[in-house]
Amino acid sequence: MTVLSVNVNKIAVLRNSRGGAEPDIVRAATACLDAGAHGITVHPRPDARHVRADDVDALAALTAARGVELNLEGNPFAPARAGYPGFLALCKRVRPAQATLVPDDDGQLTSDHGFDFARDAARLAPLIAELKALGCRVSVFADAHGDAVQRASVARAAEIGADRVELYTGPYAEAFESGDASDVLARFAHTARVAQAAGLGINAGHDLNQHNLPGFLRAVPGVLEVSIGHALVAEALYAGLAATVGAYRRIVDSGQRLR
Ligand SMILES: CC(=O)[C@@H](O)[C@H](O)COP(=O)(O)O
Ligand SMILES: NCC(=O)COP(=O)(O)O
Repeated sequence: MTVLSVNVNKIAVLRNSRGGAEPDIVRAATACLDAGAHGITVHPRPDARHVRADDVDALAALTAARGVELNLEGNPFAPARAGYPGFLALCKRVRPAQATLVPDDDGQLTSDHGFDFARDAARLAPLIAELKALGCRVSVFADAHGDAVQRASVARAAEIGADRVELYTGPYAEAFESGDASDVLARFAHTARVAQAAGLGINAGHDLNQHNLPGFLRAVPGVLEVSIGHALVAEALYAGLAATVGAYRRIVDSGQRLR
């Protein structure tokens, strides 16, 4: 079974653009869970442009109360700064059911690559051990679209103690948009098999949407979790705008009748 974890980063982006409390991230996450989402994902960045540390606390309380997974994503090597205690410190504070390690740099617009396991394995291993001692399942962000050597390197994630890999699906989404994703999908399916043979579970995420997700799940067997945020929030706007504009029309129309 594939579970759906909704990434609510973009709700926070909208809220932060005005500096107030709306849209309320806990209310939005609650609506996602009420609608059937299996869990909530957030990826706080050191510059606090998305969710902030206090949002992580609030969402940890919500997910604990609802008995669902909080998937906390972040770069474990990014230093702490004012307002951001660092990824490990946040994990110690809220003990997410799943910690997903992502190698995104500070200035990056969004996540755009997985770990280079040949280079990063030695420094990831003690962090993974620490997170597992906290009780977190540990997933590491991994590329799946490269050459055979790169695809085989995903097995290193098992050697350093990870439970799962999250396959970075951005390149698949891009290929899907260009009209022919078959080669890229074959690479993802191969990487997933290598990872599964090494004992790793498969998560997937980045730029998945209602159009490209069905083909991905058909081609890549045994995906345990997808985390989806950007497109899902955009689609929710399209789905909700008609009802909301209708509600406002009823208000302004009834106001006119009273005059
Ligand atoms: C690891 C990953 O792919 C997501 O966490 C993604 O980065 C979320 O999107 P934003 O960076 O736009 O919040
Ligand atoms: N791990 C991927 C994620 O949480 C959401 O990515 P996106 O759907 O916002 O691109």
